[in-house]
Amino acid sequence: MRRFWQNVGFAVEGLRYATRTQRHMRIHWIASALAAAAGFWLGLTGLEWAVLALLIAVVLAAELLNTAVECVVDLASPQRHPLAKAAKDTAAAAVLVIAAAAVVIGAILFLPHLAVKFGL
Ligand SMILES: Nc1ncnc2c1ncn2[C@@H]1O[C@H](COP(=O)(O)OP(=O)(O)OP(=O)(O)O)[C@@H](O)[C@H]1O
Repeated sequence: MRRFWQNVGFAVEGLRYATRTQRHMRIHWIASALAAAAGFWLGLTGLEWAVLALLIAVVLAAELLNTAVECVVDLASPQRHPLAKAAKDTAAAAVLVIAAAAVVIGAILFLPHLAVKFGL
């Protein structure tokens, strides 16, 4: 059990490292907080909250993995190399794909509630 909590501690250190060093990670946190606030304001259903929570977790996890790839690439290839570029750019593309999907799914979740709220 001590080992479990030790590993949770290491994971929290990773979360803090990514939040401290990655501007995009901080943007994802702010966007997640705004989406959650909008969810409370609009009164999302249980299933909609489940979808929103999953979206937030997937976007944050993708940015964490992107940060891990950047760290490993910088460690393994301090000099410029086409494969280092490919690794960083591909990892960044993964975040972009997931963030774009999150925006589309977020719109599907929120737009009907906004329409009701504003009587459209
Ligand atoms: N070792 C490298 N070899 C070749 N190209 C690189 C290398 N490191 C970075 N690049 C290229 O430069 C871009 C910017 O890299 P940089 O390290 O400045 O930022 P990042 O690590 O991608 O992300 P951020 O600055 O947001 O933390 C990368 O996406 C990649 O295209």
